Amino acid sequence: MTQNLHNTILNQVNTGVLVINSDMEIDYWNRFLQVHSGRAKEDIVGRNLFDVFPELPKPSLRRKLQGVFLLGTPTFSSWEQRRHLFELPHSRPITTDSEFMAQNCSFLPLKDESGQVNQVCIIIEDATDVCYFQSQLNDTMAKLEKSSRTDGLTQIANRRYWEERLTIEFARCHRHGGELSLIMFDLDKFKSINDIYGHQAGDLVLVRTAAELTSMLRTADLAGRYGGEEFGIVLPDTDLTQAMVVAERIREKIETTVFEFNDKVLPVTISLGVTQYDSSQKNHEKMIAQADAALYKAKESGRNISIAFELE
Ligand SMILES: Nc1nc2c(ncn2[C@@H]2O[C@H](COP(=O)(O)OP(=O)(O)OP(=O)(O)O)[C@@H](O)[C@H]2O)c(=O)[nH]1
Repeated sequence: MTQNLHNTILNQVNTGVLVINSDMEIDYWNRFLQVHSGRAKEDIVGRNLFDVFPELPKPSLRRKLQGVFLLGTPTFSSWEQRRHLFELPHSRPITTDSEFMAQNCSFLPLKDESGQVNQVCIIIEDATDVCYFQSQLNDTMAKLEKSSRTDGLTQIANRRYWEERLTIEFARCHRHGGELSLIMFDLDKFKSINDIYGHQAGDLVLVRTAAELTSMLRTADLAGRYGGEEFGIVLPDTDLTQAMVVAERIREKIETTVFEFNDKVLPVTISLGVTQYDSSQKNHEKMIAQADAALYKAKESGRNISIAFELE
């Protein structure tokens, strides 16, 4: 009666139940496992666990099981440590990144009357849903994190994130020394582009400029949209001479790029101000102010030019 009751329950639960003996032979295999593996208990019971499941991580699992036999204490393997132990297909209709069921496995010692552990019960819980939702959540968090750093129009760093990075680079130079340069640039007569060709044309120029810029920089450099039509570039490990070379390269690239909108070629140039880190600067804002002052000079000098900041 009791045995029947146990069997009924074990075959009804929505969990895999498998019992092995100290020779690693399978003594019990419940209905959940039959359904999910497509293998009847007649084909499984009496066979060695590692022969039936060659995919199991033999050395580590053997050690785990031997520990349960010897110490008589339960142990656990979660899907977060190892996504699955047994290659059992899952029944989730939505595709996940694995064809196998994610699992939480518990290893429970089964003792005889003398208190000797002669079997271990392995309980396999299907954690595919939790695992799936967790990975969805991680993806969403990563997207949110990226969008909080990105300018919606140009898809480069937004001002907050860009300035944060400049602050970090500035602090690094302050502490450890080294080179750091900053380029600030602004589109020339951008108001006229908006006024003559429309706001959409203006937006296209901003997007294209950001894309050209990104393609020209090293991975360590960081371009960001500082304001409406003003951009900044942080150049770590770069002195003023090198930064001026970069600035001129960008200026020439924008000057020679054909910006087309509704079959019309838009006149696009930029003016740039460049400065480098020196220990007399109090903070990163001083660097921005210096690069801005040089940019202002570039505008005054007729635009489409790069100017390096000089102390008066
Ligand atoms: N299309 C578009 N225009 C913008 C955006 N942000 C700022 N602007 C425009 O950029 C223009 C900036 O104009 P000004 O500051 O007068 O400068 P400018 O015409 O570029 O002249 P200079 O800088 O002196 O060469 C303004 O007309 C703003 O409306 C944007 O996201 N999209």
